[in-house]
Amino acid sequence: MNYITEAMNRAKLTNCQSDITFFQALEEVLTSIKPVIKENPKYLENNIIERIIYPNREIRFKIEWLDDKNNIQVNNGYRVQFNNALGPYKGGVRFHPSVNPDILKFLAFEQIFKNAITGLHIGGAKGGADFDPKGKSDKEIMKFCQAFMTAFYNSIGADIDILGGDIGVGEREVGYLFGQYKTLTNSYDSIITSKPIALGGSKGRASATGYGLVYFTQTLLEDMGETLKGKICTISGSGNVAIHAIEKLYDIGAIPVTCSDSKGTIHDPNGIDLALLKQIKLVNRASLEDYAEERKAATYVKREDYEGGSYVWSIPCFAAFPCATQNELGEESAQKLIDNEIKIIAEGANMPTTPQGIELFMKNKIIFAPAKAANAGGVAVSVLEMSQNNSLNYMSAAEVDEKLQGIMSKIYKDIKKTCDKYSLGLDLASGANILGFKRVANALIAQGV
Ligand SMILES: NC(=O)C1=CN([C@@H]2O[C@H](COP(=O)(O)OP(=O)(O)OC[C@H]3O[C@@H](n4cnc5c(N)ncnc54)[C@H](O)[C@@H]3O)[C@@H](O)[C@H]2O)C=CC1
Ligand SMILES: O=C(O)CCC(=O)C(=O)O
Repeated sequence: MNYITEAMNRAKLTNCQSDITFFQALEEVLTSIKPVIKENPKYLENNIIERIIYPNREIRFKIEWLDDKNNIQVNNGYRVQFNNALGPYKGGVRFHPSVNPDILKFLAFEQIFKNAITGLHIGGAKGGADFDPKGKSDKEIMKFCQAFMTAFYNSIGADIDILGGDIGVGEREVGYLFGQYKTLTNSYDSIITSKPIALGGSKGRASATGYGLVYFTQTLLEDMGETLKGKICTISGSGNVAIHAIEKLYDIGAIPVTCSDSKGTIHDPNGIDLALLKQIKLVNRASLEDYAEERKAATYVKREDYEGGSYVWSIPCFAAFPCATQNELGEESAQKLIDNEIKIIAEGANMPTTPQGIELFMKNKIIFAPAKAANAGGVAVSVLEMSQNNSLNYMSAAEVDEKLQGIMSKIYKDIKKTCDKYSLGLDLASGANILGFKRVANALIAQGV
């Protein structure tokens, strides 16, 4: 079947040749949907592949803002509104110096299928800026967020495109972004989620991605007669997703022993001190080096002092949760995890495992829970936030948590059913891609051309 090669070649001609990360995401999805295409000629007749691989709109804008010394700073801002067949565009905003059109196109593309897998009516988008929040004062963060929104607010709306959080964008930034939208439009429309509770945010949104990741993993393991209880778990990252995954792992009796940031890794063999981690990352906004100074039992390994991937993946464990960033777990790290007899990988970050890493896990029959399913709890609770904002009917934390558990369990069941239908065994990544693809493709056919 050469439609994949043809579609990839056309995409490469039309998109930018340097869209390496986007093509990686594209190839993974197109390869895994082969059985559906074979079974349903309507998808090729309706030219679904081509209609799905080009973003509807890519917006690029300039952000000018004043730093604390009154110097004028300039950053690039982007929003990729990729596909809105299933509902209004929905996806996070990332502030990180590595942000560029390729990274956002990959994230927006993944978001289409992730959002479809939740069964909720939302399309896929992602945005961000090449702004580095590190070392910026609170006032500078506020000014940058205000300038970002000012440059771009007329492209979004509560029924058009709803923003959310991602790397470098948490409650603080979302609050400033929302505040500026309100000032500019005189409306309280739900144009962004992950808002502080004081501004109509949902209880349980901050913890939803990390908690959802653990719920999904537990459901999957229980189906196989296994459990995370009492098991050593390794986690990368130390942001929103990582911290809440660690919190929920403790709740269910697992032992999370690592975390990391862009400078290095902590291994705390008796279990991560969560209160200390929260203090360092959420309050002080400091480096993990401070953790090692406080906890003498922990080992700290600087990134530059470790060769061969991240030190996190050299620690023996039952389950590994990559929760930092894309392509953080490559072939070498995957081999180390396999040599240490890992049982399951569950992706908290978006596309953290490289294609070579995934291939090794598959070959060695390691259970692999793909990001599109495993981290979908965040965006699902964002939809609960939108629904609470629109109905003015707010849920308790317990109600949100119950709904989140139900959503994660349904996602697993739907993927498992898809795997069974297409004889995919435990290839949950392909099952997830097929499930998401079919929902989007059917909506595209239903809406006409
Ligand atoms: N916040 C959310 O609700 C969701 C986030 N995600 C994904 O989860 C991942 C983490 O996002 P958040 O926790 O929200 O962001 P965050 O900004 O709260 O934390 C990011 C963490 O990753 C670390 N990090 C960044 N680059 C790194 C690198 N090159 N090496 C090692 N560590 C690095 C940072 O030090 C930080 O600890 C991202 O891939 C994001 O796209 C996925 C679904 C929802
Ligand atoms: O809640 C949102 O819209 C952001 C979620 C997100 O960006 C993601 O799922 O990667």
